[in-house]
Formats: sequence, structure tokens, C-alpha cells
Amino acid sequence: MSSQTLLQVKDLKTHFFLEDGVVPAVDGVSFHLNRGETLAVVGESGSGKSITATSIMRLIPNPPGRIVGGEILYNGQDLLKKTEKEMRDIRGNRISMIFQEPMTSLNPVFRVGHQISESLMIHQGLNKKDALEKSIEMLRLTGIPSPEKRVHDFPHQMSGGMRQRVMIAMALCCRPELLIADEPTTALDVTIQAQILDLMLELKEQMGTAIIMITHDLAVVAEVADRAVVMYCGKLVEEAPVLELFDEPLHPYTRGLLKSIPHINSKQEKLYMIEGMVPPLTNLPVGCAFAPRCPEATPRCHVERPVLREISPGRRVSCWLYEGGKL
Ligand SMILES: Nc1ncnc2c1ncn2[C@@H]1O[C@H](COP(=O)(O)OP(=O)(O)OP(=O)(O)O)[C@@H](O)[C@H]1O
Repeated sequence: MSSQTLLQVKDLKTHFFLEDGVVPAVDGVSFHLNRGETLAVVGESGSGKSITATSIMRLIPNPPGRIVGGEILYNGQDLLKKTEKEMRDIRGNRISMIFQEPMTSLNPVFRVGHQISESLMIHQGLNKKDALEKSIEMLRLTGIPSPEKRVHDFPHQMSGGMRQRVMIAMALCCRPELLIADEPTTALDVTIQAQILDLMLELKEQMGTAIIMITHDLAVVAEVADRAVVMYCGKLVEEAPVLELFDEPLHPYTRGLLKSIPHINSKQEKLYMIEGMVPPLTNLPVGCAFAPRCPEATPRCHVERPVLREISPGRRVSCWLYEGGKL
């Protein structure tokens, strides 16, 4: 593992144990993240993006979910071996997460300043007065006007965009090394979305934070990410630097996803609409899980599951089309 590597996820498996069967929500996922880098995790709804993120944070609801295998090496140390107390410190100081809907993370009965201060007092040991001052500074940094007044607002007194800025302020107040953002702009309208993404990029530059950006929106990926991993039915199907992914998507699933972006400038002529539904995770096909929807599937794809293989530096794909290298 190079000194540049901040996070290395190895063969992660998170399953849900339900009455009608086992749901392999994340099933053998491996990827790494370098310091200061932005990695996008993309895929349709239900592909396992959020469960990958909550597994890294060790926030899987148990029961019914459980991490059943793998390693999550953070600065070389396996988070799966940490105690709950050690994890609380890591979540407060080193790794932060922001969610799609800030109202699920903000407490409606406390003023926003109180909520940011709380985190600073617990994790950074600041006293009440210094924590409030730092909260105002963080609100200013995230572009909230008149922060010395707004710090006393309750969450419901703010607009959706402003609440998302508060979430970012809260997530970054302890200067984490890693920020996991789960669809951070999906609930916002388009102009506010662009402002929030710009803000995240700006703060990332200032603070050197690495980001895992979970999104189903490939336009967001193009704007913010250095590299991307594509998930389907709990597995990675492709990994590539973002420019290469857009220029020359390899997996037929990725080519289908790219089709959904208007005016995409891709060398690939074979972009197409993805038809059909994601199969139920409790009853996946024996072969490639994408085969029933894939226009390029061969008989082999329906009976033998491909594995993720490196086909050029930094590029991995799980598809029989590339068994002998790139086409
Ligand atoms: N609490 C739960 N109980 C049972 N199964 C769950 C639970 N949470 C997630 N799952 C299963 O894990 C799968 C992956 O969920 P996940 O939230 O990671 O998908 P996602 O790719 O983030 O999609 P979305 O964009 O809709 O959030 C789901 O399809 C579901 O089958």
C-alpha cells in the first residue's frame, strides 16, 4: 500500500439477513482512495453505493445487516477491528459523512450553531465560546450570509440549500481527512446543486480532504471526480479515471449509464438505453448479474460470472468481452 493511499477497501461483504433470504447488498467490493482525491461511486438505485459508505463508517443497522467479510484499511489500520469508542472518535475527527437530506441528520430542536458547536466541543475539546465562534467561521466559509445571525436559526428556518451548507460546515469543522458525501445535491434544485458542488470542491482544495462522492448522476461525476467506480447489484463492474470512463466506457452497463447524459462527448459509439429492471438481490442470475439486460451478452455470460480484472493501469472491468484485454 503506497503512502498516498488513505483508504483501501478489500473484498468487503455486507449482507442483510431477512426472513425471505440473504441480501448481498455489498458483495466482494475492493477499491482504494488516495489522499486528497475524489472518487465517485456510481450506479442505479439499489446497487449498493450507500451500504458501501455506511459500511466504511461502520453504521450498518445490525440486525438485519452485518459486515460479513473483508477489510477496510484506513491509514493502514483495519476499521473493522476498531472498538465502537475508537470508531466514534474516527467519525468525529477523521471521516465525516453528509447525506442527501439534511433534515435527517440535523436535529430540528436545536439551533444550527449549537449542533456544530457540540461536535467541536466533543471532538476538538473547544469551550462553548470558542466553539460558537468557530461555528460562525464555518458557516461563513460555506457561504451562509450573516452567519453571526444565522448561527442562532433552527434548521426549519433555513432553505434546503442553506441546510446542506450547514451539513457541510458540520462535516468539515473538524477538518476530516475523508468526507463521504451520499447524493449530497440530489434533493436540491439545479442552480443550488451547482453552488453546493462548487463549494465542496473549493473546500476540498483548501483543506486537502479526500472525497467519496456517491451519486447516480454522471454529470456530477464529470464535474467533481478524479476516478470512478461503477456498481451493479452489490459488485464493482468497472473502475477508471473519470476522463477515460467518459471517453471510452468499457462495461456495457457503464455505456448504458452514460447514454443518460445529454450531449456526452464519448468516443464510444455503442451507447444505448438500459432496458429492464435490476434483478432482486435475493435471486441473482447465476452468470453475470447484468446479462439479462445486456445487448452484448453471449451464452457464456448467462452461466459464468465474470470477475473484476485489471486490463490497463488504473482500469478494471468485470465483463467477458475483455477477457483478452481491451477490445
Ligand atoms: N435496512 C435494510 N434492510 C434490508 N435490506 C437493505 C437495507 N438497506 C439496504 N438494503 C438492501 O441493500 C441494497 C443496496 O442498498 P443501497 O442503499 O446501498 O443502494 P444504493 O445504490 O445506495 O441506492 P440508492 O441510490 O437508492 O440509495 C438495497 O437494494 C436493499 O436490497
